[in-house]
Amino acid sequence: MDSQSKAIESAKKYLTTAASIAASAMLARTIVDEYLPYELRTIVSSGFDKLFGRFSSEHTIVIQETEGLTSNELYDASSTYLRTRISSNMRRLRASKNEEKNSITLSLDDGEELVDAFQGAEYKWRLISQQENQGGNRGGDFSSNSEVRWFELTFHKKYKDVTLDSYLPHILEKAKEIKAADRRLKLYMNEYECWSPIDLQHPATFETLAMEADLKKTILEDLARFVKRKEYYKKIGKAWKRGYLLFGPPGTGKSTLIAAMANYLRFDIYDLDLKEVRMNSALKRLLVGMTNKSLLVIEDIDCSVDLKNRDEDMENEGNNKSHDDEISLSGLLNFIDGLWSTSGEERIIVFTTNYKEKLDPALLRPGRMDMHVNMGYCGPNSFRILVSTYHAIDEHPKFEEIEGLLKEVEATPAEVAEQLMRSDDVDVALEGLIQLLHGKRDEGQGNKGNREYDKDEKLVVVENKEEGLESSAEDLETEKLIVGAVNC
Ligand SMILES: Nc1ncnc2c1ncn2[C@@H]1O[C@H](COP(=O)(O)OP(=O)(O)OP(=O)(O)O)[C@@H](O)[C@H]1O
Ligand SMILES: [Mg+2]
Repeated sequence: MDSQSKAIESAKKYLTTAASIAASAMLARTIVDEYLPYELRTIVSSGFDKLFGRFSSEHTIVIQETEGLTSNELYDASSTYLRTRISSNMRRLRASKNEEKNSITLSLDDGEELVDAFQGAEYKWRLISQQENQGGNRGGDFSSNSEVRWFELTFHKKYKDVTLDSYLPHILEKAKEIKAADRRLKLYMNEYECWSPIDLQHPATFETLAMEADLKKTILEDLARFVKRKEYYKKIGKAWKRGYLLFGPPGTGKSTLIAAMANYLRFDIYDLDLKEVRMNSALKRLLVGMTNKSLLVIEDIDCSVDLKNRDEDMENEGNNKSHDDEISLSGLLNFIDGLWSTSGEERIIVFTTNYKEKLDPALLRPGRMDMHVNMGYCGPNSFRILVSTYHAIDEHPKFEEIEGLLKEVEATPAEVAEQLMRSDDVDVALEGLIQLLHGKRDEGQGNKGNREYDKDEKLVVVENKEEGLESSAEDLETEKLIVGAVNC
């Protein structure tokens, strides 16, 4: 026998011995698992693990629910993450539901194994729990049993680095995303200087929002880009915020768009009523009290407070003390710029108005609001979205007539939606809508002025020049005009 064959022979022998040790270990573990009582089982099991662990090519990481008195973030994240990895071939699961959620949550049950894969590695997860006696058994009265829980994560030794450097951080990141998506959104409203929250249950989504497709796409892309730009805002040293000015007649969907934005981004809404806030100092407290990932909304900015006149008053009266702390437009915008650049991340501010022309030009200056969105009357595209939402149809013999009328007549999406909701019978609803549009036409509302579907009214979105670039007089010229629906 040459030396190579000898080496192979001895390696085989070693492997056979190792395999039989492993087999014995498995057999022994099965006996332990099946026949020993629970308390004894865990003690004996841990002995086996110590004895045979050295022969194993696997590593096990123990992730305890608590470390001392503090909860373990990694345990919490693993538990959240594993809920999304439950597979149909698992035999035992836990099911739960709490008031906050609409659906049932499935999770791993004690002892059940879950297999996950990541970057070519296989991970075996097991949840283990054990009753622990606390406070001793003095007289039996004061002892209490509490449950300790931990995950055991087992993987091949060669994936140790991948696990620590990538897999566990991946779990922390994923859990954060899952929680954000699961969280109930809040709508905060201010009473004087305090925010009080209620659940935000507005069902609006971009899908059901009646708006011309290009404009919708532009807004969606802008939002998606904004949330990805943490590093960019850090680099340029600016507050991570974005401003939208929504303008258009009542019932064109300004508030609906705000709700759709919040639902899309999973941001809370802070609906600021400026009439409740008289002083800059109070406003500052409110703005500081906002959480990250939120939308600050100031509706009807043109009439909520006479901001412009107050600015002028202050200038005229010099340093008049009584006006010093009163809210002004410049105060509002400066606070937002200043405070949010030092505290807070991912903030969106939305102003709405029915009358853009009444606004202080300071607010319309480039750099103040990043996007000006013209919420127009209902055109054929918006009508199609509404009818598909309310009656789940995308064709009907009456569409042609309605679309023709919508090109002539000013009807808001709210008016159209109201007609569509009047009957479950689509024929009846569409007939009602035709009557409404005929009525409007006969009343002489033929000429559409302010609407996104008018080729002459090209301004739909004004996207200001990218933040962070040198601001100069040139900025005024380089505003980018994005033309919305011109397909009618
Ligand atoms: N663009 C739209 N897409 C879908 N539904 C809309 C749209 N516009 C209006 N609606 C419907 O009309 C109702 C009123 O619209 P909304 O409150 O969003 O209008 P608004 O522009 O905020 O009006 P206001 O200027 O009076 O505040 C909404 O609840 C929604 O049902
Ligand atoms: Mg509104």
